[in-house]
Amino acid sequence: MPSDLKLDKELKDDAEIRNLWLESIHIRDQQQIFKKTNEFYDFIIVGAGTAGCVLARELIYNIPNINILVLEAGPPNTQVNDIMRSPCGFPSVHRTSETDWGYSTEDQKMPSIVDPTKEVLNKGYPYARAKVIGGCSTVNAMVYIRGQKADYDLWAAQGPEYKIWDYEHCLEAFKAVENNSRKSPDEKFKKYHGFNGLLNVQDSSNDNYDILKDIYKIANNLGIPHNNDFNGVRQNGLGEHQCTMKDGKRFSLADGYLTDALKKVETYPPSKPFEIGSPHGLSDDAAKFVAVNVKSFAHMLNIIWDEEKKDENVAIGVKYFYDGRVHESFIAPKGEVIICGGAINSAQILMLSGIGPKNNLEENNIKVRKELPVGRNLLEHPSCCVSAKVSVPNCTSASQLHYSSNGYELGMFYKSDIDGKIPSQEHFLDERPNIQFYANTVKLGLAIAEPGKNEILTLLSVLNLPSSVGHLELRSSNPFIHPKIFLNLYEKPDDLYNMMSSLKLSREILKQPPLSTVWGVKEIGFDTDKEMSDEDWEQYIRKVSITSSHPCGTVKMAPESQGGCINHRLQVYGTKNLRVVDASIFPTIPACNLNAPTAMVAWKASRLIEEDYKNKA
Ligand SMILES: Cc1cc2nc3c(=O)[nH]c(=O)nc-3n(C[C@H](O)[C@H](O)[C@H](O)COP(=O)(O)OP(=O)(O)OC[C@H]3O[C@@H](n4cnc5c(N)ncnc54)[C@H](O)[C@@H]3O)c2cc1C
Repeated sequence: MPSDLKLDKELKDDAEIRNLWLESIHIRDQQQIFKKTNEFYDFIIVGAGTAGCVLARELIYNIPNINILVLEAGPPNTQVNDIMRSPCGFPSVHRTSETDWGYSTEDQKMPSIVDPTKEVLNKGYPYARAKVIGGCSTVNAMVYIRGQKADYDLWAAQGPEYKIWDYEHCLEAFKAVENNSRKSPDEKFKKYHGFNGLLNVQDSSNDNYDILKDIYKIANNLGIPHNNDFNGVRQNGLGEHQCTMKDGKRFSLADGYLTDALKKVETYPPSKPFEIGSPHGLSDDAAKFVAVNVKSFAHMLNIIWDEEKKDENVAIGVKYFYDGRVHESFIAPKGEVIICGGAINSAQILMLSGIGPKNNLEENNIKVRKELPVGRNLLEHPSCCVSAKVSVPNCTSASQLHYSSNGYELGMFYKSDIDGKIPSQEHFLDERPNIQFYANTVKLGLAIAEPGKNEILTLLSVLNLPSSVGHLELRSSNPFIHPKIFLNLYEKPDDLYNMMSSLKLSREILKQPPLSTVWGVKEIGFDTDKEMSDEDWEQYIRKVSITSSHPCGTVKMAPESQGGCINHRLQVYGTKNLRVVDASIFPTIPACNLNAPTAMVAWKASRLIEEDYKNKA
């Protein structure tokens, strides 16, 4: 390799890598000058996030005599430090450049919902996506929620073959992944939970602030029922979220699944028709090797296709940037390339490999191999809050925050009013709630303006069943250049009015004693002398809203005629040996945080892949 291409092994700065790529490697790569390795694997998994970790472990323990390569663009999780492990460190960890892709959404002008003759602006903002072993499960808020029965029955309603995705089938997978440590669970709880999986889930070990306990009382007085299991019979009600933690510390899918996968040592039959390196230095005994080879700082660039079978789009390997140069690894005869890069990157990888919308590919000079609506169905949960100052000193200060508190313990699920009015008692009892409400002391929204100066209470509403749909598209054929992300939040009227309804309820809660009396709570950002018009609300919502960092749906699992990119077995249409397994495959967004459903999808995918592998001659 020419010395001018040599990168410092420790170099992790994306900008430098990107420049180097632009200046030299890209050109040489086009001329096919890159290092040839003779690495063959049964499965190449791209992305060691929530899905990639579960998949690697489940495949390696269920299919005998295989080897797997896992490529992860980010650092190893040995770099996961105490702050990332500590639940109370959550609000800062997803903003670090070391472990985040650094995406931003695009500014978007659109017609106002309230007065379509006017234009409104959705300002673009940073969009957290983890770049580290464990993916977003290493940086997320650890709330463990799975969604509602109706979410998955909707996936299954797409055709008879989609039956495998109905709630009953998904529940089996949720339980298989879960290791719930609730003390003395009753029979009802046992019916909905698993106790032998590798993902640790626990009740909060943290005692709530007194101010949050008073919110419980107020909500109860308003007629919101109590719920001690949001993943059980029904989701609606008020209670505490369970969290993906063990002994009060963050527990990622890498901790549970990848660690276990790396313990697997295979004995290879001598007849195995390909060479294999000894990735973890076990070469003393040539017949044995660690069966899962994980490479961190390994950025996949695109898929290698079999050029002899051009029309069939047969994936035979991947190209990736690692240790300062471009490498390629191939799959064995029955093997597969499985993309687990998350909802933004999986779509980008497919498009860079020639699979996606024709116009966007052609404008970036990428040869179209298969035209599919990749990136078109970008779904997200918008969230918005009402923040308030609290006049009792030190009642929410950091000194009181427990190490094991993620700040998101208290939760409430209810249905909002589609006309934008305060929800009534009927809404609180509705069994298809569309709002997930958190009360916490995290500084969000307008409260950010005065960090550290005030005691803050934040009432956060998340629109769990939004109608608006965004999309993403390539900005460049350069794999290191970020795609354009358009979220289209509140493009549809019902999203705006549902959010309005929930925020009105938040303001109502803040007016109730003892919040308004004992705690001296005063909301921020509202003119109390003036009635808010719908137009005022629209302005407020567009200004204060953030996302939940829950992108999904960009490589939709659906019939091709219905805008699908992959079939019910997660195979990419018009290709061979290629699947996508992560949050991008969700046809519709479930009413929950997305870590648990993504792990569930990966567990189910492992069974489908195993079946197909065993059926191949
Ligand atoms: C700040 C934040 C808070 C959240 N809070 C919660 C919560 O409380 N509860 C919850 O359930 N969910 C939460 N989520 C969402 C949830 O964690 C994610 O939806 C889920 O982890 C997605 O899993 P995934 O496998 O699809 O993708 P990811 O976990 O993002 O994994 C994708 C992996 O692929 C790697 N990758 C991508 N492209 C390449 C490439 N070209 N080459 C090599 N590797 C690549 C990435 O670096 C990443 O590690 C949160 C997410 C964020 C960001």
